[in-house]
Amino acid sequence: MFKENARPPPEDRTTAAAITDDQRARITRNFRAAKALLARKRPLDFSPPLPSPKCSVIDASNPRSIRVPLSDIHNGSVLQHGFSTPVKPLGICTFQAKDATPSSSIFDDELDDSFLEEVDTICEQLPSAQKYKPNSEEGRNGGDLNFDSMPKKYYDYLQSLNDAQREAACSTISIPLMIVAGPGSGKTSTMVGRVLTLLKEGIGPANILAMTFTTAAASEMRDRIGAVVGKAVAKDLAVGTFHSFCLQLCRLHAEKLGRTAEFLIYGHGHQRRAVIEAMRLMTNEEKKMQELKDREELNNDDIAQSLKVNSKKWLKVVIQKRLLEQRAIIDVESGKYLNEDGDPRSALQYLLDDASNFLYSHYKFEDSKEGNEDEGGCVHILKSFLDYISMRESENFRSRRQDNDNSVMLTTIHQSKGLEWDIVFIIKANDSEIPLLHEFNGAVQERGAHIEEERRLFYVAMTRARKKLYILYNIVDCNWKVLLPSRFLKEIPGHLVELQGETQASVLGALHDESVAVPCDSKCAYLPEGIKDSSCEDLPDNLVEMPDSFGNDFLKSFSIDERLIVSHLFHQWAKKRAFQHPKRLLDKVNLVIDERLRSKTYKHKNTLRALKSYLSGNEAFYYAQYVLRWEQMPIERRTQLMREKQEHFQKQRIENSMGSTEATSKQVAFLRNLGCTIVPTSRLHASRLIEQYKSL
Ligand SMILES: Nc1ncnc2c1ncn2[C@@H]1O[C@H](COP(=O)(O)OP(=O)(O)OP(=O)(O)O)[C@@H](O)[C@H]1O
Repeated sequence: MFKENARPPPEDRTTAAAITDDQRARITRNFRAAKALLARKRPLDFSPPLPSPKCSVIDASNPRSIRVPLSDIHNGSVLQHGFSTPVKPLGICTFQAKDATPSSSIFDDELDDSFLEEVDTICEQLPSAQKYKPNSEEGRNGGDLNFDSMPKKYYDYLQSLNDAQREAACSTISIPLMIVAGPGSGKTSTMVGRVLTLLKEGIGPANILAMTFTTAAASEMRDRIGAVVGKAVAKDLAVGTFHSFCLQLCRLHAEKLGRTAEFLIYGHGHQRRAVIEAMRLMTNEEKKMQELKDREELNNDDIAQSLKVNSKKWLKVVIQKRLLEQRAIIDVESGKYLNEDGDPRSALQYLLDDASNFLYSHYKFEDSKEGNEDEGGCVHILKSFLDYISMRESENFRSRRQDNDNSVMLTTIHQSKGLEWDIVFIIKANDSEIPLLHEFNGAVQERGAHIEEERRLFYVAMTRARKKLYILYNIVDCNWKVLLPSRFLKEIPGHLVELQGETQASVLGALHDESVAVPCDSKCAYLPEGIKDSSCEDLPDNLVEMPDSFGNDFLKSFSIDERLIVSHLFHQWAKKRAFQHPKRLLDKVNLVIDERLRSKTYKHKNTLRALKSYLSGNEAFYYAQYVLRWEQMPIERRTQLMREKQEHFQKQRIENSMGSTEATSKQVAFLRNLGCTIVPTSRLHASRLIEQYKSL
């Protein structure tokens, strides 16, 4: 832990308690400066007396060589000495203000106004990153750094950040920073700026570590840094995932873990498979031993010895398999994973085929005897073969990468973290998918923290798009069960949304309308097959608030596919102000039908002809009235109605299925315990009886 973060010793707490509210407010306001001052005043037990920046020269030979504040670089006082990578451990503050007293400790001081004045003075002296603007001279002359193209690009990069980002990126490097910001808000850009600042302040690339959650995000960050400082420097940076960094650390200190650096890490699946594999091998071996023993060729000691010897062999086999699994071997022609099933034979066969192809195309056997002996014989052939394979594989890799450049990326939200694309499609943004709700004992679980996490995830997905974001949701599933859009969609500010899927919206509305508005005897007729069964029971009162049943009678005249076209046409125009009266809406629909019938390309002319013949009837009028009412309803209310309806149907489906299955033995036993003598006819009956008896 850095010294700055260390807890104050107990005796210091009395001083802290004496801080007045006003002082506390000033410290909070000037927190960073106060912290730096505290750090400077605190005795550094492992640090030598520190030089003042005025006389500081970076001395690469001195392992405690100092870091130089950005302000000095701008003044040019350091540039003339060139840059070297300080190897001083992080966390030691080497910056000295002219009025700081290195020998004194803060614990010696009273926390009085003089301290706070000192803090205020430092605050005024600190280069404000917000005001920071590179001057053109620096931009041109900054080439004293090892990275020739860095300064100009560095300044340009800083210019591209906003004030808050720039402040974070350029703030004094001896002060640790924690930046809290939402997805897509520019954290990586800030971190890139920070890394650039560190590089510019003389920290060597190999001494900078940047960690991300995914490999893709790490490579994105390296690319962004590389674009400013060049690929060579970016390559030396330690940018990687938390996992890879920790693994490297473990390998580096493997002996402390009692391992060699080549140790493997088995995930849960691999552990299981390895144990199963080892058990299988052991059983086989035991069987063999038993057979030998039956023939009295072996005694128990022999068996034990043999098992011991073989166990090493099994271990090797299991590990080899694991290694093979780790490196996917792909048949370039068929694209098939050769080691998918963990069987090394197909991969070996593939390599053998490769070898024979190579020998056939590069060496003639009759010539090879003489020629190759001169050039080193087999060794030469082997070397050429390896060169050939490696060249071919790099070409394959390059071409695959090129293919990927021009292809659509299919990925999960989790995998997309830290990445961006110009255009993003979020598919199936339906409630129950996001937030992903799990059913437990038939009830959907919704936990606050879980929903929050899902909301964050959805936000992550949305912020992957640089230019355009399309969010798609399904309105029905393959069983025609109505699906609701994700509840998070309505949280998107209206002015940012452009609704393109009016078909879907209106169809959803129509499906909903049809199921809620019709009288009990006829309502099932309008519902898609999957919903029909469960929808003939009584609907809850609040679902019957759309009283116009004639709308559904009107749609009844069409097939299910045709209904989508008809309802879309009505809903589309019902949204427009000019057609807010049923009569006007019908006229407009009539007009549109005529236009479409005249069009050579329109596909559904038969449906429109049928629709036209119905338009003059009362049912069409009521349907228009009904659609207008639906469109006028607030979206929240519509969503709520749809949700309630779906829950209702879900409940009914469960009840239907419970009604047609026998009561479980557990239910029967439970009822007996409650003193019930009635024999339940179904699970549903049993559960109702249990409720009744429990309430007695
Ligand atoms: N100051 C800025 N002005 C304009 N665009 C910016 C600014 N900062 C960042 N961006 C752009 O916003 C997008 C997201 O930035 P960045 O990747 O840094 O965010 P992030 O918070 O790291 O995202 P996440 O962690 O969710 O992947 C990028 O396209 C980046 O170029």
